[in-house]
Amino acid sequence: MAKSPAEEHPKKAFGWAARDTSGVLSPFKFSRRETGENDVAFKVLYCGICHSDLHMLKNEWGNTIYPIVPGHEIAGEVTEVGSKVKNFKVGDRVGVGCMVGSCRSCDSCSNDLENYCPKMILTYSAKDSDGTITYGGYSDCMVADEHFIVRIPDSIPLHAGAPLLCAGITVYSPLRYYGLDKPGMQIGVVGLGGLGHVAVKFAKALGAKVTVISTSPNKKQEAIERLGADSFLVSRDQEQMQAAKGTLDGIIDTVSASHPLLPLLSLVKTHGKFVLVGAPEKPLEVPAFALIGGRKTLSGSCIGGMKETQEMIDFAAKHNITADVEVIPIADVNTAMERMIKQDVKYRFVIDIGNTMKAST
Ligand SMILES: NC(=O)c1ccc[n+]([C@@H]2O[C@H](COP(=O)([O-])OP(=O)(O)OC[C@H]3O[C@@H](n4cnc5c(N)ncnc54)[C@H](O)[C@@H]3O)[C@@H](O)[C@H]2O)c1
Ligand SMILES: [Zn+2]
Ligand SMILES: [Zn+2]
Repeated sequence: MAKSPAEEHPKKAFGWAARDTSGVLSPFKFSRRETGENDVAFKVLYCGICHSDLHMLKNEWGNTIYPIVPGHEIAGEVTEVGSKVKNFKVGDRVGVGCMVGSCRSCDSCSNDLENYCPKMILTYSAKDSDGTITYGGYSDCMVADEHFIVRIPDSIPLHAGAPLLCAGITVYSPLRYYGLDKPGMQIGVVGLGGLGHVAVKFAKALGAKVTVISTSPNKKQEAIERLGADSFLVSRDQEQMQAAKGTLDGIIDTVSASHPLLPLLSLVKTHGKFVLVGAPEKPLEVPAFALIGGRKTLSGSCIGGMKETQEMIDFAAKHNITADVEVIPIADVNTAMERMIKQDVKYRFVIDIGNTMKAST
């Protein structure tokens, strides 16, 4: 008979898991593997709540394995390293993002794009190389091969740096890859949530003029005064949208639900690029004429490779970029999920794992 999650491995671990599509999280005992020769083990101190955690908790993408311990914006302090680990030592400030493994030999892996490896292993709710199920960062400890460990620079506080491990790299990578990183470019960011607000910060640091595109004017003042955006468009305001037609070199679309692409594509210049990073449960409608006229590119992007993730976080340190976070105790995690559904978060919930995740809670 298969062993229970609490008995599979030698190390006791404790987290919060959902058991079914209600997505409701509650305390969960499981186990983690012994620190292998190439592994880094760390005490989790903070974990961001990504909207992907919510999609996965409710099995909206159809691939969730229950029980699921979510969390892939994981930051903490190294407690043990394997004998062959070269780059980390006990006490180092580290993080793990969305993946904990890949084949390390395919074309993607050879080009530092482990995120596109067909055998990439997600940090949670995926089958690990030993056949067990991976569990994420809503838990007290973590272990992963050092290749998938990110060093968090000293100037970045762990609670505000944790969201960079998913939200940060997910927006940084397409800005770079699609050449939307040239000073003076006009960049649009659709959806001002966890991903969107860091997209504004990275695009600004790269020298762009940034326009936030949002369904309501609620976040206008903050977007401009606090996040540094240059302008703000309300997508429901026909007049504003008409006036901004054909003005943007590129758009990063972070919206988590289905939404019309036509008005957004019309904001892009001839030869402009529209990059989807948001991952709505239902397919989006693609209006062909909005792409044909103007030879526009509609594309996607999925997190980033390990080398680029380290580059992103070092860039963030240099430019003082962190996430704007609301730190919560683990006991409030289900309320936080409800609030995320209502779009009531500025701009990322981060769970204080170190102080509030206790086996007795
Ligand atoms: N491509 C990737 O690698 C990657 C990585 C991380 C997250 N994601 C996905 O990106 C999306 C955003 O993640 P997040 O953590 O920033 O979420 P979030 O909840 O913090 O932000 C989502 C934003 O979308 C807006 N929004 C929601 N429904 C909308 C609608 N119907 N019309 C217009 N705007 C709407 C919200 O107001 C909010 O600003 C999610 O789908 C997530 O799964 C993708
Ligand atoms: Zn994420
Ligand atoms: Zn590979």
